[in-house]
Amino acid sequence: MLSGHVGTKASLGGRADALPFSVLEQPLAAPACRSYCLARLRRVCSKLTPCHHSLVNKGTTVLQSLSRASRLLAAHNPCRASRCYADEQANLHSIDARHSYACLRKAGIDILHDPLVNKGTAFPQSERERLGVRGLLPTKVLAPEKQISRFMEDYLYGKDFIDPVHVKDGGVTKSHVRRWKLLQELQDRNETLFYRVLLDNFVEMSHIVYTPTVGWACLNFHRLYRRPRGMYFSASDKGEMAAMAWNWPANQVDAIVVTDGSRILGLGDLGVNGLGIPIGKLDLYVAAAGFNPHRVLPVVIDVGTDNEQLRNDPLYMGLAQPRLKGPEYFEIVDEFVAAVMGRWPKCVLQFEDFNMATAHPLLNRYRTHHLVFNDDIQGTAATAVAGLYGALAIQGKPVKAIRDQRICVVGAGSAGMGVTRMIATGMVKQGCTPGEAKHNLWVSDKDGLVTARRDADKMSDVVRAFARQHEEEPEGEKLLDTINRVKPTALIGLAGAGRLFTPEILTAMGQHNERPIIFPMSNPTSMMECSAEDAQKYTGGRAIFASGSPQRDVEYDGRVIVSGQANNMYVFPGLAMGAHLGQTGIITDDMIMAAAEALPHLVPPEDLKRGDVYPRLNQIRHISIHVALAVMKAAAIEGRLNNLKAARALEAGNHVLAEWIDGQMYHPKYSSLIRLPTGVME
Ligand SMILES: NC(=O)C1=CN([C@@H]2O[C@H](COP(=O)(O)OP(=O)(O)OC[C@H]3O[C@@H](n4cnc5c(N)ncnc54)[C@H](O)[C@@H]3O)[C@@H](O)[C@H]2O)C=CC1
Ligand SMILES: CC(=O)C(=O)O
Ligand SMILES: [Mg+2]
Repeated sequence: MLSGHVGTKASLGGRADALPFSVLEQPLAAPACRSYCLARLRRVCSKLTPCHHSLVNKGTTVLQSLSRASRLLAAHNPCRASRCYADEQANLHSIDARHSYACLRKAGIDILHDPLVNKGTAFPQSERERLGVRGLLPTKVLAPEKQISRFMEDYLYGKDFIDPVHVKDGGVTKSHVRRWKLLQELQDRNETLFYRVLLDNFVEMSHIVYTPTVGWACLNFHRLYRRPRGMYFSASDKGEMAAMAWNWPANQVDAIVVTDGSRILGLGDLGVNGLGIPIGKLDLYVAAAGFNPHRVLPVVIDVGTDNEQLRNDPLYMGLAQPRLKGPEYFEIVDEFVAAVMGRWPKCVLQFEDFNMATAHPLLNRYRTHHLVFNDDIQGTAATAVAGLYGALAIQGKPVKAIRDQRICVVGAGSAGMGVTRMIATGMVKQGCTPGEAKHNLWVSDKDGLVTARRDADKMSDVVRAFARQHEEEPEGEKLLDTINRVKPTALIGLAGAGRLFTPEILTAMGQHNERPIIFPMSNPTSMMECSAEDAQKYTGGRAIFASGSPQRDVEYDGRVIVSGQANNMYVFPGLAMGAHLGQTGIITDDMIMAAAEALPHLVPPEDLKRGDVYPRLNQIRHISIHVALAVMKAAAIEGRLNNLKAARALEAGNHVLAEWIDGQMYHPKYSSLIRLPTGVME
């Protein structure tokens, strides 16, 4: 017991007046550690029910209240007590990736069929002996490097890596499809090797496991389905979800990505086929941010689908009913969240590809209580803002020049409005008033420019906040007219409706700006607002360009102009890692803004000269560490850095924290396998 720090009312979020920190177990003097104390106290207090608050208010000591709260929480969270039982039941392995060993209860052929521990032909003789796989594999032991080159030979199949394809080609070629299947098969048999090749070839393979190819995989998921991966929680599981969560074989889950399949990339409602997206996102969690593949869980919530073609397809594997809406829908999602947070209270929950009717309401429902974020709203926003800062740097302008930009955002859905809000926040941070920030932003949707004169039932509150107010601004104005009238410096596309940035629009952007900023961010390639080639062609090679799906660099007038990739993959892996390692309790706007502000620092001057607004993707681990670090620092300032080890590392300096983060990451290499005899506890 110990330190004498006393928290202020403000620092405790006004929840508990001047609580003595002596209730915490350790004397912690340094600011980061103090932030840790504050964070813990706040976190525990946030779990108290109104009845507990009244106990605190009535003068019951905080210590008593906290311990009572923790006993109550423990009663609701039986994970720890049941852990050994579950291990026994599931015949599981636990893997210590950092110390490179794994404990197994299985043996023989079961090991070869378990992709989490299988090494295939790389099992050394000693392990073949002790794990009972001798004779089940060809005699020769292959070194991992040999396994990789064998796989890559097949993967490349006599060709070089494929270029990002042109938007006119529709985005996905037969080569993409073949490679997607090869990678899937590898993941299903040997995850270590899968992540090793993915990390080593991240730039090329992210086109395959992620956009654009993952879009094709989702469209065809019901035909491609072979093996179980992830979990399905459906409307018919109502009342059972807490128990179902225990069917997942891992006792520790650090990250869940969940979709309800209602808006998959720009491909619309794909129902349970949407599970391909959480799978692809989590592949990036592991490769890009070092999440442990044994502790990530892709999920689809099946509440039906409004995609009639899919519903009527005999191969469709979800509930063949129209989507649930309203209170019934929210009850299902509430139950799912309670189920997974009940079993894994420390996990980060990422909402992905929910349609605009539910994305914002769901985020607002959980964001103040749980470690959740919506990637399309928040990850995309941070990515777009980082790209704008990069574009300003290319023009030799400082960050504060954001407040002078005039920006058109096309698409007023979850992504478009997330981006609009965060740009406004960035402008305000750089000295604008909120009114001035709104004045610099024009939002259009499928009905044209959004103004205050639009019918109230045709826009949500989030959109209304950015509706144009001036009488002379025509409601529903066409994009080209808006561009010629307001002469925006930047044009951002998040409509998922294909080539809205026509040659006329691109030409106008080129006429109004020396360096027009053009970000067609919709996915997959077939839904992008324009190609890199067209952006450069119609602006005379002056566009600062970045797109949601990859595009090849453009040769124009003897120069090579980089085509950046404005995709939230720059943000969500590092953001989730920072929140998970810091155990920040919730994910705040300041943490997301910190991620956005961190990225431009990683673009070297020579890349800015080539027109690149983002860091190089072959540095993805470094990028994610940098983002995670920024997120944890922002969390510490807000008193939310709950992990003492992280707080201490931060206290010692940025480089120590960066090294510590790196040390927590999973590195895809084979671990020694230890078979636990019956009766031995892990
Ligand atoms: N690059 C990235 O990191 C990200 C890209 N996206 C992409 O953004 C797109 C939209 O995503 P959400 O906002 O979640 O979808 P959403 O369904 O919530 O919103 C779509 C918006 O686009 C508007 N729209 C549709 N047709 C239009 C047209 N012809 N002209 C102008 N506006 C039109 C709709 O009115 C709506 O406001 C998708 O293609 C998605 O893949 C989303 C998240 C991240
Ligand atoms: C990248 C992404 O999250 C999307 O297109 O929805
Ligand atoms: Mg998405």
